[in-house]
Amino acid sequence: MTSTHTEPAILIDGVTHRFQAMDVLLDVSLAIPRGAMFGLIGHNGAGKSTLFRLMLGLILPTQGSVRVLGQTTAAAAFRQARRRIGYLPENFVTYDNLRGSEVLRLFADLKGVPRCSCAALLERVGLDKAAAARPVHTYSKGMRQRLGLAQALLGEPALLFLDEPTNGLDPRGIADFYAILAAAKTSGTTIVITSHILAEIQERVDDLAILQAGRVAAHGTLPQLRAGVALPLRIEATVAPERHAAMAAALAMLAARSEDPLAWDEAAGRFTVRCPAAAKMAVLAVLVPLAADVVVHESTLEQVFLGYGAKAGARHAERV
Ligand SMILES: Nc1ncnc2c1ncn2[C@@H]1O[C@H](COP(=O)(O)OP(=O)(O)OP(=O)(O)O)[C@@H](O)[C@H]1O
Repeated sequence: MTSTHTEPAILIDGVTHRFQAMDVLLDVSLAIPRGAMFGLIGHNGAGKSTLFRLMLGLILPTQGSVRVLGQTTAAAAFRQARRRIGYLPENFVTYDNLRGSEVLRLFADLKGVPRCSCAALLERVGLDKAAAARPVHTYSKGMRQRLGLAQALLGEPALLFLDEPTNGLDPRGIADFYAILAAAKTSGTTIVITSHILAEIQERVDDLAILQAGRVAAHGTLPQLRAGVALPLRIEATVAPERHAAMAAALAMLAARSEDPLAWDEAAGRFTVRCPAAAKMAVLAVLVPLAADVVVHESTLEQVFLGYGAKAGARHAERV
């Protein structure tokens, strides 16, 4: 059954997936809005690739439903919707003896996309004419990934799935990769990406889901995920020597009247304060008048991810 264009790009409802009596995904529900860059993160074996395969319609859920671009993946007609989807698998394997340009033309034929779009696409991913004319077995890891991205972008897909696409790329390659994705997003493409390099995706995705042992442990924007684990903030203030005593006294006074736990230390003219996020403004009000500089360090996605892991561990310990 198809539906209106107001439906999210992807709607996963109560999905459980079982491989040989093992529940690999358990009651997963997610909505991914059209035009979003969505990050799916989780430990090894959490079920990310399985969820990708379900969203691509390559496998069907044991229970629940997956709707993509307004259509259930279980419908025969989903084969048509697949033409509007690009996919870069975790390990992009192709015919190494063919030239880059030949590989892309082959994928264009398979996808029913005109071959004439290939040259511009190779340029767009940073493979120039000389590179495109070389056999793929002479390519670096970065060039292979660029070719993989080019095949995923064939036909200007409405939806792009990228499974750990920047593994093994150097910083320049990673920046180029995300610049191409940002351009695709600007033209309306919905992007779903997995990565173990959390620092890399934390500034780039709109929304995230954390998968843990097949379940959605958390889902939302990075600030929403941060709120769910309540990690302390770290605030650093550079303070001139003649103001050290005043700063220490002001912090002691704040700690005495605050209900929030507040800890600080001082070394080489720098005060480091640790406090709950809710106390941020009260701490800044004390630091700013006395400091030469103040830097607020929000918890990183990696710390948030590990925080949810610790929460799950604590729940598990409570049950046993
Ligand atoms: N075809 C299959 N048959 C049996 N078990 C499978 C199959 N595919 C995946 N699994 C199992 O499902 C679980 C989830 O695997 P999946 O590849 O989805 O995890 P992942 O989150 O993508 O892991 P990684 O980060 O290591 O790529 C693992 O325990 C895996 O062994």
